[in-house]
Amino acid sequence: MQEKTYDVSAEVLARQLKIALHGVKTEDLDHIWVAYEPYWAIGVEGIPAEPPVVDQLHIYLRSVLIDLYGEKGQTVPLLFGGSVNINNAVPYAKCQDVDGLFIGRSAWQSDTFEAIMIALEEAGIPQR
Ligand SMILES: O=C[C@H](O)COP(=O)(O)O
Repeated sequence: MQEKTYDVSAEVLARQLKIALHGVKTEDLDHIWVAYEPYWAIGVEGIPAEPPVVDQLHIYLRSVLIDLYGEKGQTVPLLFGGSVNINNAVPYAKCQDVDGLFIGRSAWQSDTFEAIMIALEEAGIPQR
């Protein structure tokens, strides 16, 4: 929780992303997807992130990818996860640089997962 409290998530993210992609060449990027899940948002004790925070952090993640790989960094799918549910899935999915959702508990039951899929479809968010 300290990272969220002290607003250093962006710096931590950049460091983690650069370490995770160390050695990954531009020509390998077609095989890479990046999932971002703030640890404080994951699981039963997790606190769902506010969509504007997700929006800003994903824009930042995209900028790090572009710093690392130039325009090719635009093509890496960025997924968001951590307490995704029927109330926040659409706002998260509408964020500029959120290309998909990483769904945990809400995918454990078919009815809650289906409700999210329907909400995304009704919001006009393309599914693939
Ligand atoms: O695998 C899923 C993620 O770790 C998020 O899980 P959650 O949606 O239950 O918080």
